[in-house]
Amino acid sequence: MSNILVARNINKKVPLGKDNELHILKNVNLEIEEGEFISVMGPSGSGKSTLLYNISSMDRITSGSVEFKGSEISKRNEEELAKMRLKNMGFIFQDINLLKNLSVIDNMMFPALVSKDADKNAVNQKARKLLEMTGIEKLADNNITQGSGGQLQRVGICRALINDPDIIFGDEPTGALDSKATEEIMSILADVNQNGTTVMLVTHDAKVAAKTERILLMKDGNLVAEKKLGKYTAKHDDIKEREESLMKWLVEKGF
Ligand SMILES: Nc1ncnc2c1ncn2[C@@H]1O[C@H](COP(=O)(O)OP(=O)(O)OP(=O)(O)O)[C@@H](O)[C@H]1O
Repeated sequence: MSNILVARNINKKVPLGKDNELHILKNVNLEIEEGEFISVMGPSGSGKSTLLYNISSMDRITSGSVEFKGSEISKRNEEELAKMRLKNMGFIFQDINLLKNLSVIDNMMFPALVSKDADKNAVNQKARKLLEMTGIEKLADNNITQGSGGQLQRVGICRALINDPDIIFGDEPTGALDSKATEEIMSILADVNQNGTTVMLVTHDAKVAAKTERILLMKDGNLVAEKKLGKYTAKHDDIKEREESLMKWLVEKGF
């Protein structure tokens, strides 16, 4: 397998006042293989979200390099980066950021219709297939305000998948959901990953991380350790063991 994303010695500094700066990411190195399912854990303020936004080009690194699909992206201009994100990357957030005056299906189709030559019928069919895959096809024409948190996050996942991205980045996508909805979202993400899409999540929830293949631990702007649990599939009945082994590891690592 080849790497889909390689970050080398990345640093992120933000100005603090006139003569000061905050050094958030400190010489971080990271390789993500195509098809991996990764999560990032670590204390609040350790830099997890900053890492996700900087490697996905939503934000700019201060120094270092980020290669995506074999080419350096950190020096590209905003327009090129926006195109790349739209075509190759999907994003899901804790706050789902759906447009309130649009229906479920129109929200989903939005990123696919940005391109001038998009075929609206084909996009509509694809959107309906994704809604079916995530079990919310009946909501297609409802107003977005009518869904529950779990249903809306499914819409968020469908929207992230509409352009067939190579990688999905999730910043606490289950952070606002109850445990049942969290399990359902994780099962959808596992299917998405099973179909070949790389997935990287930031999470505080060890139950979420236990369903991912590799867990990175971040502390004070550094990636300090990683734990490989291997692929999880719903057929496995070892989730308790995975959770226990992850918890033990987190305690050993002082988190
Ligand atoms: N643009 C910014 N300006 C100033 N400080 C920032 C900026 N972005 C992030 N920070 C600070 O950098 C640190 C890391 O933030 P980040 O959100 O990446 O942490 P995190 O590990 O994701 O935290 P949490 O788990 O609480 O979401 C925090 O102290 C945050 O306040």
